[in-house]
Order: sequence, then structure tokens, then C-alpha cells
Amino acid sequence: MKIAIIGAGNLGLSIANGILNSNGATTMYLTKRDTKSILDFEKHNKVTVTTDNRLAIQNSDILIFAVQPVHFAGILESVKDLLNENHVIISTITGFGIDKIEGVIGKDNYIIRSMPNTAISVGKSMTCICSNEKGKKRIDLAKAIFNRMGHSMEIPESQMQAATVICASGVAFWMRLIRATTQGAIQLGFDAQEAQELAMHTCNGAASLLIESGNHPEEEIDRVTTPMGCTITGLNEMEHQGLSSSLIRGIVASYDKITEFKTK
Ligand SMILES: NC(=O)C1=CN([C@@H]2O[C@H](COP(=O)(O)OP(=O)(O)OC[C@H]3O[C@@H](n4cnc5c(N)ncnc54)[C@H](OP(=O)(O)O)[C@@H]3O)[C@@H](O)[C@H]2O)C=CC1
Ligand SMILES: O=C(O)[C@@H]1CCC=N1
Repeated sequence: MKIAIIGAGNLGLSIANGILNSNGATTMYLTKRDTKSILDFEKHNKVTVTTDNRLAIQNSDILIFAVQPVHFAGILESVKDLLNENHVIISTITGFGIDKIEGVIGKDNYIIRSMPNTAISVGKSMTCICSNEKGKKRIDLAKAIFNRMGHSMEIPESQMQAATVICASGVAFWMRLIRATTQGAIQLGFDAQEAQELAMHTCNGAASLLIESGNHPEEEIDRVTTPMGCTITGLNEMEHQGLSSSLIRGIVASYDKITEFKTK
């Protein structure tokens, strides 16, 4: 596969690393306006780093756009004359609907809208995808690309905003929970490094239990909570302090923020 990543910033480079680690490209172009910080990627012989989006698109089939929303329409406008039947356009741009993409380049392109997260760099992204009418013919290809770097789910476009919060912002939410657990562990006597090791592997184990068993979280909680024991005591205190409620409220606030910048 010949892949171009237009906008090699935080997410674009995470995708680039995921693709390189999974050996998922025959050639890869990485673009940004100031390429100094990413020239190192050229040590991979498949990778070309350039400021020239048109060159990248002319030499690639899979075009992954990972620029800030404010730059996207202008970039599409500047390359739309190059787009053809060989191209699959994959947007990762938050709050930028398929109708807006089609408004710039027309309906006659394979357009996939995707919402990966930065864990794509280590092959563990939860990525949601949807497509325009024409793109339905390439949705399996898009799934195959993202499944190499984690897990993908096809969803209706109307759920893309919610997927952004749960999956993309979700990485930051889980990081904060791991960090808070780490701070608790330090207070209980572990040194900082040990504390983080305990927190992140316990988090990984808890998620793996659900993924591998298909169980409901409460079923797994019931296995841990000894009557009158320390787990239920801690859990109930966390709930008295609003743990579930604050997570749900944060998720909804994050969702409302996307609505706000979509309407601007
Ligand atoms: N970060 C995340 O976890 C996630 C982000 N997203 C979405 O992905 C997109 C990118 O986010 P993020 O990576 O955080 O943003 P960054 O600002 O880190 O990356 C955007 C990149 O685009 C480059 N860029 C700007 N203009 C051009 C241009 N004309 N041609 C080529 N490249 C250009 C910038 O580099 P330079 O200034 O040098 O050109 C920059 O490296 C956003 O739309 C965001 O909503 C979606 C899911 C998760
Ligand atoms: O915070 C943001 O707005 C972007 C979208 C999801 C992750 N980063």
C-alpha cells in the first residue's frame, strides 16, 4: 500500500509509527509545513518527508488527512484536481462531516471518516469509521488498515462525535485515571516508578478481562469485592465522592464542546 499522511503532527505521527511497526505500507509520504522535527523518519527507507502535499498525493493511494480542522478545507481545495479512482481518502478530522468534504471535492471519491486515537502508534487504537456512499466499497479496506493497528468499528456518521470523546479523548481520560491511581499508590508507600507500573498493568489486566471474557464490568467487580472487605469500602467511598458521575459529566461536557466548534 502506498500511503500519504497529510499533517504529520501528534496523531499523524502516531499513525505513521503504527503503520511502520505493523509493516503496513510499501511507501509512505509524511507532510507538514515545517518538516525539521520529523526528518528522522527518513531513516526508514520507505518514508519520504516533504512539505509538498501534491507530490505526496500523486505518489500514494491511501490518503490519510490529520491536520487541524481549520486547515482541512484549504488543503483539500489545493489538491482536489489530483484526486482519482485510485485514491481512498481517510479523514481523521474532528467535527468535519462527510458533507463538508464532499462540498469541496465532490461525491465521486472514496471518502472514509475515521476516529483513531494515539494508541495507534503501539497497535492498540480503538478506531471508529464511516464512509460516504461511494466509500462503502472501500470500508473493508479501511477496516483492514485500522485492524492491523488495533480494533475498528463501523458506526453511523451521526455517532462520530460521540466516538471522538469516548475513543480519542478517552486516551487522555484513562491516562488521568492511571495517574491518580499512581498518586494513591505513592501515598501508600510505593516509589513513583513502581506505583505507575502497578497502576498501568492493573488497568491493562482489567480491560483484558472484559475483552477476553465478554463479561459485564459489575460481574468482574463482584468477584473482587469481599463482603465487608477493603474493595467495596474503597469503591463505595469513590462513588460517594462522585466517581461515576464526574466521568459521565466530563464525557458529556467534552461532547458538547465539539458541538460548539462545529457550529462556529
Ligand atoms: N491528537 C489526537 O489524539 C487526535 C486528533 N484527531 C484529529 O486529528 C487532527 C490532527 O490532530 P493533532 O495531530 O492533534 O494536531 P497537530 O497540530 O499535532 O497536527 C497537525 C499537523 O498538520 C500540519 N499541517 C498544518 N498545515 C499543513 C499543510 N498545509 N500541509 C500539511 N501539513 C500541515 C502541522 O504541521 P506544520 O504546522 O508544520 O504544517 C501539524 O503537524 C485534528 O483534526 C484532530 O481533531 C483525531 C483523533 C485523535
Ligand atoms: O481534543 C481534541 O479536540 C482532539 C479531538 C480528539 C482528540 N483531540
